[in-house]
Amino acid sequence: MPPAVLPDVHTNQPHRIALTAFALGGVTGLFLGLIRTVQLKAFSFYMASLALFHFLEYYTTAKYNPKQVSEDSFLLNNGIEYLLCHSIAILECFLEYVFLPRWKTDYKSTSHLVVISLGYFFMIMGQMARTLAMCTAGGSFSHTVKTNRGEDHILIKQGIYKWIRHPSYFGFFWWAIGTQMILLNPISLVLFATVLWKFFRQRIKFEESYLLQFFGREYYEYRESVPALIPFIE
Ligand SMILES: C[S@@+](CC[C@H](N)C(=O)[O-])C[C@H]1O[C@@H](n2cnc3c(N)ncnc32)[C@H](O)[C@@H]1O
Repeated sequence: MPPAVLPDVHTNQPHRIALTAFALGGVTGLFLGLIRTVQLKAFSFYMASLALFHFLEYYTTAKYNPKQVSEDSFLLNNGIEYLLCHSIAILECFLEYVFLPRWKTDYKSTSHLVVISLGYFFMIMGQMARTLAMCTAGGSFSHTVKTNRGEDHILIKQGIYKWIRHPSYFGFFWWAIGTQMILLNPISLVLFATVLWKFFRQRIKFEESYLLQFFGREYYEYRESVPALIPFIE
C-alpha cells in the first residue's frame, strides 16, 4: 500500500484503537453469551448489536476508506441526542420490565411476535445496508458532510446506490427503529423515529445542496430517479 493511503497514526493511535475495539468486542461477546441465561433476551441482542455497529463503523472505514479513518470513525461521539436516545431506551426497557414484566416478556402474543420479528428484520437489513454503503462508496464516504470536493470524490451510483440514494442513512434509520421494536419500547420507538427523521431530513437537504454543486446535472438526474426510502423524505 503506498504511504499516502496508510491511516495516520496521530489520528489513529494504535493503543487507543486496540482498546476501543477490545471493549466493543468484549461487550458484544458478553451480551451474546448472556442471551441463553437472561429473561430479557432482546436487551442482550440490542447491546451486542450496538457494540457491533460501532465496531463496524471503524472497521469499514479503515478497510474501504483508509485515508479518512480516525478514532472518531467508531462514531462513539455521535452527539448528545444520540447518547440521550439510547440512555432513555435502556431506562424505558428496564422500567417497563420492572413494572410490566409480563407485557415485556410475553413472547407468545401474536402482536409482540410480529413487532419483534419486524424489528429483527429492520435491524439486520439496516446494518447490512449501512455497511454495504460504506464499502461501495469507499473514498467518497465521510462521516461528516464534505463542503469542498476532494480530488478522489466521485459520484457513486452503482451497487446499493443504484436502488437507494442515501443507503447509509437508510440503514442507520431502519437499524435504530428495529432496535426499539425488538425491545418493545413504544416511547423510545416514537422518540427515535422523530429525532432521526428530523436529523436525516435536514442532513440530506444540506448534503444534497453540496452534491449538486460538486456534480451538477448528473447528481440532479440521479436524485430524481433514485428514492431515499426513508418515509416522507423525497
Ligand atoms: C455520511 S456520508 C453519507 C453518504 C450517503 N448520504 C449515504 O447515506 O450513503 C456523507 C458524504 O457522502 C457524500 N455522498 C453522498 N452521496 C454520495 C454519492 N451518491 N456519491 C458520492 N458521494 C456521496 C457526501 O458528499 C458527504 O460528504
